[in-house]
Amino acid sequence: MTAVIIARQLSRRFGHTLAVDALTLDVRQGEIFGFLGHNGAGKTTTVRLLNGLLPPSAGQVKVLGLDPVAEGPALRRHTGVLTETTSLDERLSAWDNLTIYADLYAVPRRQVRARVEELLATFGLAGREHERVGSFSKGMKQRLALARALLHRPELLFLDEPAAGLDPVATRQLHELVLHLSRAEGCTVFLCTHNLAEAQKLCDRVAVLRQGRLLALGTPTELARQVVRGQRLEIETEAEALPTALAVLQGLPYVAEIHHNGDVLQLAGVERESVPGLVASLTREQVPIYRIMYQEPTLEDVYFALHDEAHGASEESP
Ligand SMILES: Nc1ncnc2c1ncn2[C@@H]1O[C@H](COP(=O)(O)OP(=O)(O)OP(=O)(O)O)[C@@H](O)[C@H]1O
Repeated sequence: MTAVIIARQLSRRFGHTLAVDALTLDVRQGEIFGFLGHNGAGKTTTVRLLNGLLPPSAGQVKVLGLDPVAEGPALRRHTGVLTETTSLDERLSAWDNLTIYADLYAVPRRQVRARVEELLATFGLAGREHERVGSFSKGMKQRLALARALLHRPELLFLDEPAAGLDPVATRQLHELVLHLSRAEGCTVFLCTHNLAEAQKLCDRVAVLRQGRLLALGTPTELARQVVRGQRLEIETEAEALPTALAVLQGLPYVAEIHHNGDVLQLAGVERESVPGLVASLTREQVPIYRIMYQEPTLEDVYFALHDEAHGASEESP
């Protein structure tokens, strides 16, 4: 698959702060790529580097085959950006905010009206286009800013906390739209978010950043398997088989904890690879199994495990 973003050892320093530290990653065409990290991890700086709004201190980067700094204006004709601050002109109407940008993005004149009307309808702002943006709610402003970022049908969309300030209904609509852009229109989405459930739901792959450095990169499932060891397993058997089941499980060295609630056994610390052997041991002793559920770690488990690991490592280093 084609890489839309190729960054190699990309760094950016502000005085003594290394905001982005030797970042190496590829983002593939059409994927939703999550960029996660605490406040100050370097997410916004990375977006600015990738969009040519900031020159790197070191390293190489190509976005859509272009050098973001040397070919910034050409690149930005193909990218859309929704930043944390929507930077809309609050004195102007929604219509004017969009049409002014249509000019800047060189949307052909005869297409502007139809495109603006289409976006206003998509974002639930039809009928409000002549009101001043200053009178809009936070969610309406966020939707308008997103509409503006999409005016010129960008191939690559940078979203910085897009759901900030949106209510649950608007958040769900936004998620559906992001999925539609990626799946139906082939738009690549680079999504900076603190919302781990959002990232888990939307992202094909995620990168986790800490103090400018990449801690991990992969699909949420890959990361869960690499980073979080031993999760919860629930097994439903029957009451008469419980003593045998407990005896079998207590004899397995890889089961860290056993609880039971009625005829449901709850095990902790079991690694995924051990599950088939565990099931075989129970069935060998005629323990009936009616239901078995292995709870995959969530992206939230991964995120905190990575940060705990990195925190431990930085405390150990002199
Ligand atoms: N223009 C600047 N001048 C000086 N330092 C900066 C500048 N921009 C960012 N930094 C510093 O670089 C580091 C990374 O900031 P950045 O805004 O990229 O983080 P972030 O991950 O986007 O944070 P947040 O989630 O809070 O938006 C921080 O220490 C920040 O103070």
